[in-house]
Amino acid sequence: MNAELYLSDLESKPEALTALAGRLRAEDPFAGLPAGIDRVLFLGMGSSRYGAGVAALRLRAAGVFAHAEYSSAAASLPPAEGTLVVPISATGSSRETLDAVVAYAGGQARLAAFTNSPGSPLAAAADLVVDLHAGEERGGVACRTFQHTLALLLALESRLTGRDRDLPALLERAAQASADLLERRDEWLPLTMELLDGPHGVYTIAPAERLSSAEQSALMFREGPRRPADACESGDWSHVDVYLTKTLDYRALLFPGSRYDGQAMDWVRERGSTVIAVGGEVKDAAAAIRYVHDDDPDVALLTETLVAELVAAYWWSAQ
Ligand SMILES: O=P(O)(O)OC[C@H]1O[C@](O)(CO)[C@@H](O)[C@@H]1O
Repeated sequence: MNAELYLSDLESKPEALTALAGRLRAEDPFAGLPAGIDRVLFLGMGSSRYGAGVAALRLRAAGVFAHAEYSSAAASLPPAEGTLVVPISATGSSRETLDAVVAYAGGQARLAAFTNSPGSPLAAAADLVVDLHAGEERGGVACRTFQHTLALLLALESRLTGRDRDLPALLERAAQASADLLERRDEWLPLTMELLDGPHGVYTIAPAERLSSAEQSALMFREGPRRPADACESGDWSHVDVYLTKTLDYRALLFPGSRYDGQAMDWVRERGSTVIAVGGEVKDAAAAIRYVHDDDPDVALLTETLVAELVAAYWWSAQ
């Protein structure tokens, strides 16, 4: 893994996402999907599972049975007709995900693999391969593949729910939002790095609908600069992370949008913790990082991890 190459992977996010938008205008990655799907099982590890958790929640809210499982679970839904199994693996070679698909390959369920490596063993085991088209991540850290996984999960959602939306236009707005954060980083990054640089690690908080943002952000702080970091859901925060604020110098990135943000911020105020809001103004936050189109929750879902990814990249390269 390499910090400088990771930073250049981040810098190419807008270009790669714009190119994906163009592809989705020209071709339907799910053209080969069979009809009659009535339940969806996502499988993945690390960042490849984070996006799946959000995708499954969104599908359930639209009335489609969907679940995201750790590939490493000993067993999950039994194979059955009408089940679409979606293993997600950027490399297409994570041992746990390859093992998990064995229970489904060649059976009644259909397998649609999301991967950035169409020549991988995972792709070979699938009925349908959905190429992430994220390009090579030369830094060795999943970042563009995370963003493209979310984009293609939104495409799958449109396909399964029949929701008529202009997904390429959404991806273009997310590319603009990413470019805006990158271009204006001198305005927000130094203060953010300073405020998050505490003795007890970094915490990340997001609503259930965007929990992947908190999870991926915490992973980036661990994987690059190897700092202690953990993610928490915004409502759950008052039942979980609140216990850290009394004894630790608690410093967090908050991705706002939960109806329980205010409840958490009451504790933050009382305990003198440090919270930085990303993509919106939050009362008593130490700072707010804004970017174009940040009022659209789907743009936020696709974009907001870039804040943590850039902090992680600069901390890492300073080591
Ligand atoms: O998507 P893959 O290739 O299965 O990798 C799963 C996870 O493992 C990692 O490669 C780290 O080991 C992460 O980047 C990723 O989140």
